[in-house]
Amino acid sequence: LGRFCIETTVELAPYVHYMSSEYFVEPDRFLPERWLRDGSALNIHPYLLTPFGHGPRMCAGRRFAEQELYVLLSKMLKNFRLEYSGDLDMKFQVLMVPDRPTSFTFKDRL
Ligand code: HEM
Repeated sequence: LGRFCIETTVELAPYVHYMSSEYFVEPDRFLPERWLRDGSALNIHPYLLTPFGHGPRMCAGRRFAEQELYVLLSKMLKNFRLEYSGDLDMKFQVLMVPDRPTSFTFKDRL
């Protein structure tokens, strides 16, 4: 670590990379298709997105957490239309979180 002493805490701030046009095309736009794995996605370096860490100490629950998320999201979107009205921004609290209380409406899908 160069000139840092051994007790130095080093934190990565992935948000800096996520919002950088050096790594992402139009980083401030909501473009979920940028993550498609069918070959159409933009060329994103595989180590730019490591929410579960990497290497021997990476998250032991990664696959479990991903499965839970897939099941939850698919059931939610299958059964409900989600609506949100109002302004929303983000603030930094170790993670990026909504800057105010959120209130979503779940409408039954027909
Ligand atoms: C979206 C959900 C989750 C995220 C984003 C997440 C993220 C992380 C991250 C960043 C680490 C540190 C990795 C490192 O030091 O390089 C970690 C460690 C760990 N996570 Fe998760 N995690 C999630 C869910 C879970 C779940 C559901 C479990 C258990 C069922 C779990 C169990 C663990 C364990 C045991 C470690 C410590 C691994 C070690 O130090 O050897 N995590 N997680």
